[in-house]
Amino acid sequence: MIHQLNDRHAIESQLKFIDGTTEFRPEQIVSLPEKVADFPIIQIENNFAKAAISLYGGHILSFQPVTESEDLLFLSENTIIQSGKAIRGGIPVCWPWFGPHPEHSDLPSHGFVRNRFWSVLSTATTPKGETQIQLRLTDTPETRKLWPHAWELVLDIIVGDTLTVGLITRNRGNEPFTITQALHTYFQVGSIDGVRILGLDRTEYIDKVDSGAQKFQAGGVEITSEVDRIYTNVPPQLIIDDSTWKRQIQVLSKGSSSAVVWNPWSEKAAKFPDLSDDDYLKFVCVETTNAGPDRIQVFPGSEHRLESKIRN
Ligand SMILES: O=P(O)(O)OC[C@H]1O[C@H](O)[C@H](O)[C@@H](O)[C@@H]1O
Repeated sequence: MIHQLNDRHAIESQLKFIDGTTEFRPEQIVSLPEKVADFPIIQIENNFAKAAISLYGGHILSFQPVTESEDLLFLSENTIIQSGKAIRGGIPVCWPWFGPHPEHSDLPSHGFVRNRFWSVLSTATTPKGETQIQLRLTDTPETRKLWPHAWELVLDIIVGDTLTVGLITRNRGNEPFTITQALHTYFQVGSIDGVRILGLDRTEYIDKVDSGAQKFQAGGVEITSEVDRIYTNVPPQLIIDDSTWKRQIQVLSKGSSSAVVWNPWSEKAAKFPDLSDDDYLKFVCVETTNAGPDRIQVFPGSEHRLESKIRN
C-alpha cells in the first residue's frame, strides 16, 4: 500500500508516504484491522516547514515551521494508535457532531471520522513551493447506520509557513442535513501556566465544567484548572500567547463563529490512558468549531468549508 501511495502521490524531496507501523513511533501502534497491512503517514518537508499527516483519521500529527525549534502541535507520547480509537493530539477531525451525540449517548463522541482511513485525492506543489494535500472520505453502508446521510468530506491541507486546514462538507443526498464539527487542535506550549489565549475578551461562553452555565469572558483566558468551554460569536483571529517559549501562535478561522478551549487538568488527564500524568501542562486545545448554537445546515448539492490557519 505504501509503495502504491508513493508511486501515485509522492513529490520528490518534498512529500513521501511512510509506514507508521515501522517508521513512525511504531511502539504506539496497538492493532490494525486485518485487511490493512500498514498505517500510512504522509511526511512533508519543504522550504517552509515539516509536517506529518496520518491517513487514519485524516489526522495532522505534526507541524513545525523551519523558524521554530518546537512543533506547534502537541502529540501525546502515550497515544494509542489502534483501530476504532482516536489519536490523542495533533488535529483530530470531529464530524458530523461535536461532543456527545445530541440524542444517542451510545454513539461515539465527536462523530465517526477520527477512526476511519481517509483516501488521498491529490498532492501538489503550489506556485510558492508549499505542499498541498487533499484527503477524502465518503459515506458507506456502515456510516449510514450511524448517520443516515450521503456526503463527501475533503480535508484540504496546505503546508507552508502557515498550516491551512480546510474541512469541506458536501451534501450528496436529497435532503438538507445539519452538522456540528471541530478541527480539534492540540497546541504544544512550554508550560500551561505561561499561556494566555487572546481574542476572546468580552465574548460569551458555555462552561461545560459548570453544567453548561452561560458566562462572560473578561480579559485573556488563563488556565489554572480544568477548562472546557464553547465560546460563541468569536472573532476570526485568536492568539495563543506562550510566555515560557516566548512565542505567539495565531489561529485564523473561517466558516465558524465558535471556538472551544479545552484542557483536562491533572485529575482528568490521569484518567486518560493515552495521556501521561503531566501532559496537561504541555498543551491547550483551541478548536475551530461549529459547536453549541453554531450549527451548519448543508443543502443537497451544496458545501460548507470550515477553515483554520495556524502560524507563529
Ligand atoms: O477525549 P475526546 O473524545 O478526544 O474529547 C476531548 C475533549 O474534546 C472537546 O474539547 C470537548 O469539549 C471535551 O469535552 C472533550 O473532553
